[in-house]
Amino acid sequence: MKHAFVPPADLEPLQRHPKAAAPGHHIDLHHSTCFGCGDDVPLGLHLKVIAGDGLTVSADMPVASWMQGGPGVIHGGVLSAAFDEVMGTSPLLIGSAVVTAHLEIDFAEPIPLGSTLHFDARILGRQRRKVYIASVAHIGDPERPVASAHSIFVTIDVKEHFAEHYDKRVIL
Ligand SMILES: CCCCC/C=C\C/C=C\C/C=C\C/C=C\CCCC(=O)SCCNC(=O)CCNC(=O)[C@H](O)C(C)(C)COP(=O)(O)OP(=O)(O)OC[C@H]1O[C@@H](n2cnc3c(N)ncnc32)[C@H](O)[C@@H]1OP(=O)(O)O
Repeated sequence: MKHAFVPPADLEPLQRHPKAAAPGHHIDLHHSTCFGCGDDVPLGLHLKVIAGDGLTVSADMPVASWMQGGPGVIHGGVLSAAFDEVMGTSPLLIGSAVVTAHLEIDFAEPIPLGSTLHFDARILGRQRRKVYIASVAHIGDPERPVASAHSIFVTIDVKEHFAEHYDKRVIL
């Protein structure tokens, strides 16, 4: 797949955290009203991100009719949000909480409503607080990706980062 993103050549390699979810297990450490993964959000993506081997994760997302952008195909913003969620969850494998600083998407093919998107994501490495992550999505043929993403997530102290906004959170 064509893409313009070039990760730094000197990324620090990372190790899986000893307490990370085991391969094949759901990574379930976010919150129930998150648009990307929450069970309690009526119109959310409801993504279940599964730990893979090493520094990898995966997820499946049925492309529902409410996700439509162009006629009969997924909206690019919905696809971007799904990549954000899948990639943003993966640093839990290294024991880090992160927020998205930079996210870029390459859209290779229209993705029809009714298909199921399969996402694979991989942590590439770290540079100070920046965690570089890449992801690819297909709809049945792993050799034929329909979209890919590259991102920089920045590690945060969760309590400190959300302190100012925490009281304004919406609980459904
Ligand atoms: C208490 C309630 C808790 C509830 C949550 C619970 C748990 C959370 C735990 C785990 C999460 C689990 C799952 C997550 C699932 C999905 C994730 C979705 C993620 C999102 O959807 S999240 C929303 C969108 N996201 C934001 O809302 C971020 C807004 N933003 C900021 O909050 C700041 O902007 C921040 C923190 C990014 C940086 O700010 P900062 O002051 O801390 O640090 P600083 O600026 O020094 O940057 C440090 C290094 O990042 C480089 N850098 C910065 N920005 C860059 C850019 N755009 N491009 C390239 N590099 C960039 C700098 O160049 C420097 O690099 P260098 O080391 O080379 O100097």
